[in-house]
Amino acid sequence: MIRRLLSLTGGEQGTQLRRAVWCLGAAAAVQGAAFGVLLPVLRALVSGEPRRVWPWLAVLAVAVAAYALLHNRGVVAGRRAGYALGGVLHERLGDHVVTLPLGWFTTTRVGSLGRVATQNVMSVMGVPGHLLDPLAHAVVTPAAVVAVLLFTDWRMAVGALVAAPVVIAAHRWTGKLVQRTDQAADAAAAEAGGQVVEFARNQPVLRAFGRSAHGFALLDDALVSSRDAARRMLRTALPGLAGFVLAVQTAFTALLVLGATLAAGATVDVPAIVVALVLAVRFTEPLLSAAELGAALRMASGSLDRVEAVFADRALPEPERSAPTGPPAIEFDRVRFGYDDRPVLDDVTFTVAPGTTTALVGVSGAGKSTVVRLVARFFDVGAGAVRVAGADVRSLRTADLLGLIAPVFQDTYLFDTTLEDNIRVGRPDATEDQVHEAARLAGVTEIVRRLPDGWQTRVGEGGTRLSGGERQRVAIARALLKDAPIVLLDEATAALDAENEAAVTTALATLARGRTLLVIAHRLSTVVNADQIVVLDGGRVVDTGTHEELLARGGRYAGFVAQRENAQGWRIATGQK
Ligand SMILES: Nc1ncnc2c1ncn2[C@@H]1O[C@H](COP(=O)(O)OP(=O)(O)OP(=O)(O)O)[C@@H](O)[C@H]1O
Repeated sequence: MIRRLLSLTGGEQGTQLRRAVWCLGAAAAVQGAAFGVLLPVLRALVSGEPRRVWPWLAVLAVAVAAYALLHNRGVVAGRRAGYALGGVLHERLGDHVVTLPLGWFTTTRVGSLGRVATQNVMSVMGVPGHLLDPLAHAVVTPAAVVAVLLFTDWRMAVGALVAAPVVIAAHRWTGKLVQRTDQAADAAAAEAGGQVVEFARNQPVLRAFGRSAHGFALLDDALVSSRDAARRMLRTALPGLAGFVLAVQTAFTALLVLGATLAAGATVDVPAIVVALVLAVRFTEPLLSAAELGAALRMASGSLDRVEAVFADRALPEPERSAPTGPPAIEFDRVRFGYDDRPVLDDVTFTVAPGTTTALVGVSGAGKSTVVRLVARFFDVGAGAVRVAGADVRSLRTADLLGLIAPVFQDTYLFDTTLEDNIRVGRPDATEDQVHEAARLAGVTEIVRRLPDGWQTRVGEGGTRLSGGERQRVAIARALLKDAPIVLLDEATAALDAENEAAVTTALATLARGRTLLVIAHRLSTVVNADQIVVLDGGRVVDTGTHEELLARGGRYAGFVAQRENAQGWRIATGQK
């Protein structure tokens, strides 16, 4: 475990960790040795010459002082190493996560990353911070005691040595029993925790459909599984824990009996037997805490596994230098792609000419979002190639590729800061005038006028103070400010009121001017006005052309248009979509 921690840290933190290990190990050994000095102290006291006790008391005092010093330094170094480890792990997680492809960031992964960065890192920090000290006492002190017993009475030392394998075997057995059920209990508890969060997050939906806590089957099931797993763990672990305590106590009793027998036979003097018995207590006491420490260590080791699993996820390979790029076209060349080996796109080929707009249409699940994600290299294709500005996306460095692209996705995330700062995300070094101009073109200025503190109004976590249409206008302003030659757009499916609809249409028209647009289109006006429409079905391109061409050919596109017209007809009649 320490070796694994050392491999994750380096330099200063590694030195602190090593110092903690050495100091606490030495402190525990000195403590064991200090008990050995008890023998000459006792012998001097019963010898009738109490003056002989002083030198030994001086030795004892030195040992106690050395213990206090080493222990203190070890504990401080351990705490420091713990905090430093937390800092290093957070920093490394941050550095690593930014290299991961965008496709890595699914809701599940982001959720578990949250657990890794908090619970798991805390648990790993606890190893040098809190576990090392009792661990050193549980392992080194009994070993030192046996060494001292060798000098006070070798027969008791042999007795303790014979007991050691029994105790170790019992410890291993308990560990295995607990480990088997521990992981299942951990996973069930994590699942239950996730479901509680899900349950809280989805209260509006659940309440709208009249579902109480008891009606939310997923949460019920997760809680029942968690409780069952915890019970199973207790049932399996209890005999092991009881067996371990029994083994330690038996070893202790055997040592007591051995000591008493030796004393009764007068083969050892009274001070030696008193010291031996004190040592027997010191031998067994820390061992008893070993079971608990074992469980804590296993938990920390599981946490470390999860931290290492994040580090094991690799960034997509990048070239040293980006290939040269040309005009901002997008090309899909016989692209095949699947998530987890499940084919999603098959033989997808189309080209978006520079400065033109291509609308992707198709039923839900046809693969439209996947196509857009492949342009931004969320994932690498299974076969074929995606080219942006004439270069295979795999031959461009991530920063260069993303520099060419401005995304306007549906789930636009707004930070809980001012509107101005949120737009500035598009180009951090933009002047105030540039930000305001982008905002004007995207129709954000109207929103600003309504807000209580104007530009300085905070938009709430995730932009909760803005409507869906308003959030999309902010996203368009960001894209305008970034001024990238290619825009990837996932049009809002959410209902837009008349004001938002008009504002978004105008903003999109501005955005499209002079740029290459690939848009997942939901609004009929966007589709009709596109230079090219690509119809996807079941992960294949089934038709390509302009609105008139496709309509003339009939087929799936005609069905799509009829369906949209119906939807919009209903919208016009009722005043909402
Ligand atoms: N991250 C993912 N992991 C696994 N499967 C995925 C993932 N994202 C999408 N899929 C699957 O890939 C297929 C295509 O999904 P995609 O989101 O590209 O379709 P879409 O046409 O954009 O659908 P919608 O209009 O509903 O967003 C679907 O079957 C979907 O379940």
